[in-house]
Amino acid sequence: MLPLLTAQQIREADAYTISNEPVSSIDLMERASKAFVGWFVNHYPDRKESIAVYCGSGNNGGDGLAISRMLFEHGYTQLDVKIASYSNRSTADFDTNLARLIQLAIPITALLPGEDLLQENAAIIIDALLGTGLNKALSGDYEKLAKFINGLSAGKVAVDIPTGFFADGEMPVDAPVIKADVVISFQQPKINFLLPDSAKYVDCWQTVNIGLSETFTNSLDSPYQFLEEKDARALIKPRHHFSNKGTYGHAFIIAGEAETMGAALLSSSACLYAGAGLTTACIPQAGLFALNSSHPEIMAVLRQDDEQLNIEWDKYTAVGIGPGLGKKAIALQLLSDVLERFCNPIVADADALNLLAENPILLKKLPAESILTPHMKEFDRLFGEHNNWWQRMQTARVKAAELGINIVLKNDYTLIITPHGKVYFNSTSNPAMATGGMGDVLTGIITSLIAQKYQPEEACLLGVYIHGKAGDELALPDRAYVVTPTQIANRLPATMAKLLA
Ligand SMILES: NC(=O)C1=CN([C@@H]2O[C@H](COP(=O)(O)OP(=O)(O)OC[C@H]3O[C@@H](n4cnc5c(N)ncnc54)[C@H](OP(=O)(O)O)[C@@H]3O)[C@@H](O)[C@H]2O)[C@H](O)CC1
Ligand SMILES: [K+]
Repeated sequence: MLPLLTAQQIREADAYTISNEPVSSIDLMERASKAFVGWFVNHYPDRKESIAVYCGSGNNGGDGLAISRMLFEHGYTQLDVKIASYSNRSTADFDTNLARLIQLAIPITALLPGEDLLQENAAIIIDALLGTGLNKALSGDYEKLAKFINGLSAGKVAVDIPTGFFADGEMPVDAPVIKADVVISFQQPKINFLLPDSAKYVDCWQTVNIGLSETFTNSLDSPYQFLEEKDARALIKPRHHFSNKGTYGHAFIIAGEAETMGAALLSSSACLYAGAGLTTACIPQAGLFALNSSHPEIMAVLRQDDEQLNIEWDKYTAVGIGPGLGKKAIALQLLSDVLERFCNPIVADADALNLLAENPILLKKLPAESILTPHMKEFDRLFGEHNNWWQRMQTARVKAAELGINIVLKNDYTLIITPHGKVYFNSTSNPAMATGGMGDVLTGIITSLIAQKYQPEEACLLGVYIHGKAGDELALPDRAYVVTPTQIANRLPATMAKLLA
């Protein structure tokens, strides 16, 4: 896992790397700036491109000065450096890079407090004003400058973090932030890049490695971790000869009403394709033909609305409940039965979550390590409204620990929150997957993995990863505009096999 650090921890990592590598801070800045320029020259190769570099007087600004010098040395001829001289303080590394820059024939203009901002005609703006040293929302001259830059049609590339954007913690609503087309961030994404509140400020981000000490960053045991391919490869279990359907468990998917059989088919088929040895779907009588004609491999337990079901719970190694289930009495009865009679962790999604929200007493009956898979609205119905995602994430951590459960909070970078305080951000999935039914598929996958004896946390991590990875494999090569949940489910065997290759 890639540990995700707060701004404070990044400063600590800087200091540790400087003293232990060792490397001087000016050389670490040189390394960071060089990494940025390495990306920049590949994406903006035209040396005649007009570029304005806006620099603060801290180390983010120091980066900007070093970047300007390096671009000049790479043959960029239309450079223009603007220094926001709004503070009488500057860092030593900023001063060193300013002394180096003034040796070169690059125009340098000081932006003075209260001064009107001149016309800016550059095609590209490099934002090196403020970085992770931001300690409050922009105001005064900086706010004016940010709004001026946002009003320009130029392309905008932010150094490390868009000026005015908080690396972590609650973003003040409507904080003035320079909206970057791309952010080149040092070492790893900032935590807030991965939460939806960043969407209006950060179109896309890339990271460049600057060699911060991994010994140190790992030693921080950050609660926030980025789930990547190598982690999924470490989790997935190879299949061996002489294994049989019994080896891979028996999953029970309780889903669907007559008019929402699609959710039952999507969740149970995903369970099948993710490798459960046996899959049984608990569906309304009316859905049997649809099930048999689409997936003869999936067995059925049929529900009649007015009939008490006698389910042999011991037959099953995993239960997933909720997709398309509705909230009628029979659904609540089934949920109560599961909580009474099934001792292993369950997966609760969709209508099961809504029923839990309406009957919170049932939350305490969830078997340990059970998994809730809410999207934002389902989460807030369960645990209350939130003003922003940072707050929502902290509530999820508290509730997961309090209830001893895992919470899969679905989003672009789906969050997996464990009862032990960890928050894993998933690195796969893409906007082509924004289609109804994706949650049903995810429920089926996670239930399937639990049936196959993955630990609940592992099932969440691997399940969320392969769900998004299948979507990436389907969408990205041909830049498909949309991929469907059915395509995702069908893709799973190949996606999982590739992780073992
Ligand atoms: N390991 C790394 O990632 C490296 C990152 N580098 C770069 O360093 C910056 C962080 O630099 P830092 O000097 O800590 O801070 P900034 O440049 O972001 O900010 C400078 C000072 O600005 C003041 N400040 C803070 N908030 C505001 C605000 N809202 N309005 C005005 N001014 C503000 C604050 O000073 P005070 O005196 O006001 O407290 C900041 O200190 C990082 O982003 C990278 O770009 C290194 O180059 C290499 C390693
Ligand atoms: K910046």
